Amino acid sequence: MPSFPFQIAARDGAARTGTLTTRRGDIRTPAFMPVGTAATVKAMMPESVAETGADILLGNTYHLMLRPGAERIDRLGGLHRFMNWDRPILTDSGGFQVMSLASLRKLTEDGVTFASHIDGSRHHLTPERSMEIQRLLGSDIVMAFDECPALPATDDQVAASMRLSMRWAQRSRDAFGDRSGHALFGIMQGGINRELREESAEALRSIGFDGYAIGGLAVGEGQAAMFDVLDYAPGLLPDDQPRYLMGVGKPDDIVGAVQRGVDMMDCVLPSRSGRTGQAWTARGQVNIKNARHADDPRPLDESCTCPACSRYSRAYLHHVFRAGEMISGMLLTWHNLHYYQQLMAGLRGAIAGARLDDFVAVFHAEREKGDI
Ligand SMILES: O=c1[nH]cnc2cc3nc(NCCN4CCOCC4)[nH]c3cc12
Ligand SMILES: [Zn+2]
Repeated sequence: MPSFPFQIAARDGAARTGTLTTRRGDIRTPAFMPVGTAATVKAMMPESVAETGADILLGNTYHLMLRPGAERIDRLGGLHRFMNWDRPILTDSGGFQVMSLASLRKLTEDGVTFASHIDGSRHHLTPERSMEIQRLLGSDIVMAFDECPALPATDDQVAASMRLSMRWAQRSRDAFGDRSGHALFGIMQGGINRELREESAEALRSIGFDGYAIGGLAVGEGQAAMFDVLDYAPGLLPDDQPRYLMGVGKPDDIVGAVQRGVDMMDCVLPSRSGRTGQAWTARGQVNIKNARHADDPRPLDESCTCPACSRYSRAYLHHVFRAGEMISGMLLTWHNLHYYQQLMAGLRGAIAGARLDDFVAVFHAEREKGDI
């Protein structure tokens, strides 16, 4: 019996919709995971995150190990209790954030040493320590410790990095042990090189995981190159297990990834852009700080039922952003997360109804209409 039964209910082309069952609740797929970096989805109460329809959220090992510390969270009852979120949590393994946030980094076969971006303190992260941190946090889905090569990178550099990540995947598997009720996902690497992606998938399958992530993308390669990889990479992974595309993305990235067989995604975009006044709607992006909204009594999105759209005008949202009021980020983050979850629900329904092509056609046609 797998740690986490994954039941695929329907398929439409390469796309699938189903349910990933965990001891903390079911995850409807395709699923979008809001990012709760420092034990909070910024500007949101956890109850509000749940109200947007999120079944699972993501926590960052890198940030939580630095502050408040994994042992401290463990002493306080684990991350779910600490942040008042009783549904599933997936934690990433820290390597990606070390390379993108920390300084004075040193990468060896054993792991990475780095200086904290918060206070400069020195830290050492290995597959074994990452597994221990994620266990202390109590996360339901643990990510293997990997290395995501920065672009631009030669094929040789990508190959060497991928093979290191595969050795780390084995060490992650060995250190994770047999923790029933908790899942360990492996992470495929290999850049945009098909042979390397095939080698990575083969290595991960022989180690054996509860789910498989596609890493090494959304690192600046662009949507076309990402879709080229997604045209074949999901199919290299076990068909009956979840496929998680890391760090993606804009709404049209998500639609294209789901069409190509991805089941789970995460991205800071809806929350981060919500705090800067960028709203995502069915008709595209609206920058609420633009002067044209100053006297507009209409809701941000007439078709949206979120609190921002059902209780406030564009003029109000414009005002509170211009005034730098806290409610501005709260309302637009709520709207964006609500919109993302509505998009996921629409995709799930379209796949279940064998009408994904129509859904995607309407999705793109709406965005062409403009006039938002
Ligand atoms: O190979 C990976 N391994 C482990 N974690 C990852 C996280 C990742 N996150 C992105 N992209 C995030 C792109 N964001 C888009 C929005 O603005 C911030 C960056 N790509 C990623 C790749 C990996
Ligand atoms: Zn809304």
